[in-house]
Amino acid sequence: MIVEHEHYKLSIKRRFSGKVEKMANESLRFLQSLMDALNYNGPPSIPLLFPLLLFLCTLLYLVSRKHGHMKNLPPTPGLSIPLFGHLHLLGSSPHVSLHRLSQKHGPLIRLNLGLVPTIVASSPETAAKILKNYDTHFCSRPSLTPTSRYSYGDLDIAFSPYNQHWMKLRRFSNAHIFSPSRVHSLRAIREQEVEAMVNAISNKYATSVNVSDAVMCLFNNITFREVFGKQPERGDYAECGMRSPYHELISEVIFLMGVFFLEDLSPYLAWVDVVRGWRGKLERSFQALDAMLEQEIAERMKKRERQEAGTSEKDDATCFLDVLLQHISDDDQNGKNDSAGLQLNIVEAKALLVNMFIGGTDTSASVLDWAMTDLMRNPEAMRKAQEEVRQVVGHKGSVEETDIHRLHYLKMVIKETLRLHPPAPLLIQRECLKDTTIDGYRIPAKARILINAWAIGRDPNYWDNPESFRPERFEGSAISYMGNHFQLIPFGGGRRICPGMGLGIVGVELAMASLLYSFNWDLPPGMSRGDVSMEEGFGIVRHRKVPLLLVPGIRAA
Ligand code: HEM
Repeated sequence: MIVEHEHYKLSIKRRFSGKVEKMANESLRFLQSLMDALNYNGPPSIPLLFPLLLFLCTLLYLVSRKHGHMKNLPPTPGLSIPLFGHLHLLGSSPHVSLHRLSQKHGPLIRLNLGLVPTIVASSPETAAKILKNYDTHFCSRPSLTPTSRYSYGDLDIAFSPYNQHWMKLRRFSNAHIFSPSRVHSLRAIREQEVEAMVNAISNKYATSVNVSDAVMCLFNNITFREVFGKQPERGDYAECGMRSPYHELISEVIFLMGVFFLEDLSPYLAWVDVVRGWRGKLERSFQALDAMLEQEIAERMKKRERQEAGTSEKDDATCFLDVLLQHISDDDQNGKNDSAGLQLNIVEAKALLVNMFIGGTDTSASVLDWAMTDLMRNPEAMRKAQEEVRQVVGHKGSVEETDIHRLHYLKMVIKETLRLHPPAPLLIQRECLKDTTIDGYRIPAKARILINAWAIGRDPNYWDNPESFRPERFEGSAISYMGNHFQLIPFGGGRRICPGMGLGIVGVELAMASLLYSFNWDLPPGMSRGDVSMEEGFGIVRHRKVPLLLVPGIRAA
């Protein structure tokens, strides 16, 4: 293959010079490294297609330039490699790389990710234009391979394009799933699960606990109970409790959702996903998820029949699945209407259940994990937060949700964590619906839109000393993450803003208050606070790269 590349490089040299030659060389180096990285050993004819495609794309690029299709587009950094575009600039932490690029090229930049034109907004002002001024132009989502599969063909809320179907589901879930009264009705589940976690950690007194695993396990269990109304098969919270088959499955789904399928960047590269095995993995995990949902739905329907016949006890709270079952019909035409005339079919209901799992687990666990990390590195903030929660809760023995509204400092700690570590640093991709001009730049219809919430939370025009963890910055400040202050948008904004914000935050607040109330936390022996790693792992939700290990000491009564 190297010989073929050398030969091709020579022929390119004869035809072009200067910039184009440099582009070709870069492309070849990139292709070579890609093939090496993929350990490609498929049919030899396939790599031969590359030079041809490379040539065609270069030609296309030159022609479109000549015809002025690229006029007034936002600035573009560096070299766009045919077929791959600027993918090589993203690195393993795209939000960090894009932040650096925006510092050099401005708050609105244009990249080609594969063949897909992508606009990245990195300032509160540009985010406000996209999420508020032109919300109706930017409120759609692109259809991507993994999210489309897990959402039964974009039939959910999170990954559906902007259309009547999305409006129906969003109205339905606002009324029946995310309403304050529904969130409140699930309070007992959250309190019981948090108590179970605290008890498990108490048993590990004075030995290291994997806090990252414990909180992931917590939100997995809470979500499972909220969704299906029953306990999941579980392990011990403090002993890597995530390892039930259900936890494994959800972790795999969330992981695969974060994988870049090359097919979504360039249709010519769809075969690479097959060769890498991602296609097969995606299909197997989707089938397993679907089988689990089918089984839980069938089981719950039988239980409901028994309850209606009076042969089974009624549950304390209505789970999300119950709510959906009340509005499902097998027959699309005759679905049961709610008071607002909304109805669902079974596939839409399954797609919504997947949204609950994906939205409810990783995001909340990531916030709590990073909050604990930051507090361990900032003992003064830890002291203040602990003092507050112990003073408010007193000798009751455990935190209740009714205590939370009095925990002002804890709420500021969570805000500061969301500023520095938004779980989805680039939010969820949007798609532009029609040509729009922002700051004099043309954003073409169909372009994908990334909003860098991570960079925005560090904008020095809005935040003093942005890299430092200082919850006090919110003292007396009206800035909230509810979508009206564009310098703090961990939940996004506009009509696609996260509908699960209230549900997610109340769980994080309760769990964090309980961890601070019940334990005096220490670092493992020999470790200093400067040693606590701040490295991020890979994925659609950014967790810590290495788990947070801490030693719980029982607080003095
Ligand atoms: C701390 C917790 C959470 C964070 C930080 C978070 C963050 C986000 C973000 C950034 C978006 C994209 C918004 C945009 O495009 O502007 C989103 C959308 C969404 N989230 Fe959350 N989320 C959290 C909790 C939850 C929970 C608990 C659920 C459900 C149980 C949930 C369900 C959803 C859904 C369904 C969408 C799609 C909305 C749409 O496209 O219309 N989220 N979330």
